[in-house]
Amino acid sequence: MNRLQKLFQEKKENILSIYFTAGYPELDATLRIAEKLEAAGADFLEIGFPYSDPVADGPVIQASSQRALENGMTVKVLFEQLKDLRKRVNIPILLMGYVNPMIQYGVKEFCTKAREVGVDGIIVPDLPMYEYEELYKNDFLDNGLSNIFIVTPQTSEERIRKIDDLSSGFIYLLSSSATTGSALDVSDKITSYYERVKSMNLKNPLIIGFGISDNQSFMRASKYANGAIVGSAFVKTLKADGSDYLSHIDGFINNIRSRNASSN
Ligand SMILES: O=P(O)(O)OC[C@@H](O)[C@@H](O)c1c[nH]c2ccccc12
Repeated sequence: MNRLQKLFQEKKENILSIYFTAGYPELDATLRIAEKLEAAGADFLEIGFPYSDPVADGPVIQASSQRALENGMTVKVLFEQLKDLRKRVNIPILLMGYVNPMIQYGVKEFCTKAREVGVDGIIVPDLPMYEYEELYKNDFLDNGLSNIFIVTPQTSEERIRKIDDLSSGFIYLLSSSATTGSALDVSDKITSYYERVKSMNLKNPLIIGFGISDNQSFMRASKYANGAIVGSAFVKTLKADGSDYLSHIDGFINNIRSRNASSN
């Protein structure tokens, strides 16, 4: 069992995951941000490896990706940084990115390396399900990695069942079909989509993402799922503008959890 599966066994609600882009705002920020997030109370992390054409991402994450590339971040550099990961961070870690850089690195090598450094799962939004099944499934499974699939309001029930069969971590429920960082959709249509998926009694836990930015949206998502992922709102707080970007992390997490800093 990997750390992610263990987390979901132990914790069933209000699970908070934070996404950030590796190499942003500074090349060597990755582990420092991860440590801070763990200390502040994040339950698991999603670390993005940058790519020049991040089609599912909105302006904030796109800009962070661009900057990370300019800073010199690559898959190779990231794995080098993650060598010390498990000396410093205990919570589950997912890598998130597009299939192209993975193929360039070699998917098998990517998965082997991910396990070596202590990664628990991977999210690849543009990897088609049949390609995963036909080509890469064993690379993931042999290395104990959870492949995280994404469900949108348009995904059919049949496909959701198939995804549930193939998943061994959680299912990522997108709160909309837009890009990352858009405003949270709170329409009845979205609510009934969450309820529809919830009532399917899937074996995998559900985590909602896209547009979660504060305590209100986090609590709302947590009503329909086991927890939520926050990306753009967090990335926005990280700026290498002379101020210490690490110092904003506690406050950000406390705000999402709606605790005051002293009750940490
Ligand atoms: O940025 P938002 O709206 O908080 O959404 C989460 C998101 O950032 C993270 O999970 C993510 C970043 N890039 C993605 C691409 C596809 C799916 C998910 C993601």
